Amino acid sequence: MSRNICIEVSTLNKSFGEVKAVDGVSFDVYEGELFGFLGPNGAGKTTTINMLTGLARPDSGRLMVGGIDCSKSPKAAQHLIGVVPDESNLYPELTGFDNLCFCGGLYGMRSKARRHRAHELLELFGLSGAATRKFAGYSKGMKRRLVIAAGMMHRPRILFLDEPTTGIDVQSARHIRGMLGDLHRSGTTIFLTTHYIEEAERLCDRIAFIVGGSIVHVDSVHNLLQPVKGQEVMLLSVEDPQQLDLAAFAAAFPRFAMQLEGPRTIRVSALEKIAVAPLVRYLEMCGVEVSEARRKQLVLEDVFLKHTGLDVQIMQKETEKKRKR
Ligand SMILES: Nc1ncnc2c1ncn2[C@@H]1O[C@H](COP(=O)(O)OP(=O)(O)OP(=O)(O)O)[C@@H](O)[C@H]1O
Repeated sequence: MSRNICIEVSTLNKSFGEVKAVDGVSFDVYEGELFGFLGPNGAGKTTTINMLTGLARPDSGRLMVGGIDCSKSPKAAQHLIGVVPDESNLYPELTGFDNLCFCGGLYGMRSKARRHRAHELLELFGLSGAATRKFAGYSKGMKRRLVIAAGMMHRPRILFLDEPTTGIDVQSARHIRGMLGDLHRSGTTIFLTTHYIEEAERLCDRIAFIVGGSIVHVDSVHNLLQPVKGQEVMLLSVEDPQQLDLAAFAAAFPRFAMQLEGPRTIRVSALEKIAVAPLVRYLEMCGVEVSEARRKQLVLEDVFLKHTGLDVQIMQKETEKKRKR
């Protein structure tokens, strides 16, 4: 089945002085797709989104959005898209309702249509009760929900969201994810940057991994997960690792692969069910005490590590720290 391409990016480049923020990036996003853009801090995600949404100018490369060449007709392209930036772009002194109406006005919506849409979105985002309160007094999660609503005022065909769920309360994040799922099912094309790998796994059709300004891998979530499907992993925490002869341990269980994962953890992997008792017995016979045995479910996090060499937990902590500043 051939699918229509909605966003086309080819050999995109952008530098800031010596820093090559985006380095020859190419990818396509299909009509109606939820496309995830994943990478660590400083990978070039925001710079790419900024170029796609007309907030920054590429040094070179081609950008087509909804069949429109962004460098030739930036205004026409901007009418097709909604943008949810990583920082709030709304007015603190205006109420939630007035902020939405103001954004609708920027897209040329008439007063009645603006007001109707603003009420509809406030309801959808669970903010009706706060419609007449100033944006400045909203909680972080409420602010983020309103920023997303503002990006949707003119019912864009394509929605760009930069880290929409970072640094907010669990309930708001869940609300936003649910809303993105609904929007996706209704046919909107969504371009999402996130560092929450489970979020990407749950929501996205395809994912691009970007590191150091370059895309290192792009594929469907289904395909990305294939290599880890059916793989069993057991993590054994040991008390006295200096007693351990890993090569001898591996030789005793030739159908399993053994690896050290941290100073006190042995990772045992196999393409079959791993029985824990024989492993523990063997290690204890060698004088190595096992304090914990834990089955690990392999998920997209492991695939991300394989393609980028980056630990997801570290990446998430860094991003959350950055948001708090
Ligand atoms: N306006 C700017 N001036 C100078 N350097 C910039 C500017 N914007 C981005 N950079 C640099 O370009 C690189 C890519 O930054 P970008 O913000 O696109 O990354 P990111 O993947 O969005 O990171 P994060 O997850 O931290 O937001 C970084 O090295 C950053 O410091």
